Amino acid sequence: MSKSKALLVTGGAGFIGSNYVTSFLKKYPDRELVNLDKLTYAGNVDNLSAVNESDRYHFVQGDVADEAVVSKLFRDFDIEGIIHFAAESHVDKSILNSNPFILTNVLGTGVLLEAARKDWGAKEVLKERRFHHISTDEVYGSLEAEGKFTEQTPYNPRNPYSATKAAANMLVKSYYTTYGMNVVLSSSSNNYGPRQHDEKLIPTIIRKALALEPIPIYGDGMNIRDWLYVGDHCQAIDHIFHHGEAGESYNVGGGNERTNLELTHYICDQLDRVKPHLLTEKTLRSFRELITFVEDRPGHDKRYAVDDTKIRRQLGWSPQVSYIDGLKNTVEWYVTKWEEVLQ
Ligand SMILES: Cc1cn([C@H]2C[C@H](O)[C@@H](COP(=O)(O)OP(=O)(O)O[C@H]3O[C@H](CO)[C@@H](O)[C@H](O)[C@H]3O)O2)c(=O)[nH]c1=O
Repeated sequence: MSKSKALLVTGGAGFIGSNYVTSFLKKYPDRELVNLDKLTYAGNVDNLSAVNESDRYHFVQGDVADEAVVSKLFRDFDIEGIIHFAAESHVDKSILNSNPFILTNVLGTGVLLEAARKDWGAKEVLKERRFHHISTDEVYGSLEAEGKFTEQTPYNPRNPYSATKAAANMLVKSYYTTYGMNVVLSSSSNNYGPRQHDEKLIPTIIRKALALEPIPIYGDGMNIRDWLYVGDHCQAIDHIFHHGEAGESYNVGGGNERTNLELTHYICDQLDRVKPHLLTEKTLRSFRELITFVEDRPGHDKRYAVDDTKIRRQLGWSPQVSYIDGLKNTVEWYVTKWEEVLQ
């Protein structure tokens, strides 16, 4: 029996991965997808409820750094391309222990590249089949008030997480220069939207506010992030995977730079409108009163901002979801999730 041709997605049970898997299977009704995910604390098969039953979707639980698991995948499927999302992604966790980050983000990327090189090399399709590495704007380091990172900005990662992502990027690029593998890389700014893990800033704000607990803001809250709606990021990935130039990197930004405090105020104000009766329980006038400044993250990057002219000009992508609509959807999604938990 001939093997199914399938796109391999790693880390497809995570936040960005699950949003991509769902959109891919909807957009391409004739294509199959295999999702390799270890199901760490950050992955959840419920994130894939829209596709779990599809016969074009194949789930494999396993570690991207496990050579046996990865080479079996190449034996079981005819892998037509790879989008590599799987990563340990939380900066605070990497500061406490970098080992899982080195294993998954660096070794895992290396294992995947090697397996693809061998399989695609033997089939003489190394220059045709695509390897897309999903990376982050954090590889470029930290900005002060002015300027933006371009694709030419030298890497200057400043925490263990971003150091492992920069290392993985270099490894991916080396497979292009050494073997001519058809790689592309993308570096996006901070994502937000449904299904993000609770550990990240926006889910933390909403979860803490709804529980009427202190909302922890690191340092003075003046660090700046650029917020990109996850659905827009998935569309960018689809453009880059299918139409990006081999060996190239693409920055993907949201064009929504906010200080952490501005963002927190905005979400609190939305919750004031959506959940006013909760405030009376603690005789609060606004969820803003729960904001609590806590000890800063060590080496906290001040500001990230990417210049994404290249993807806009070359591939015609631009974000479609406004900050207002994106945050409205996101707040509604978390409020519904919270209400289900309480039931
Ligand atoms: C969890 C948490 C975070 N923060 C601050 C730290 C940051 O300045 C900002 C956002 O924090 P996080 O949600 O952890 O995200 P950040 O460190 O920017 O990194 C995210 O964005 C990156 C892309 O820029 C991704 O590569 C990372 O995987 C992703 O985690 O909020 C707080 O003030 N309080 C909190 O409780």
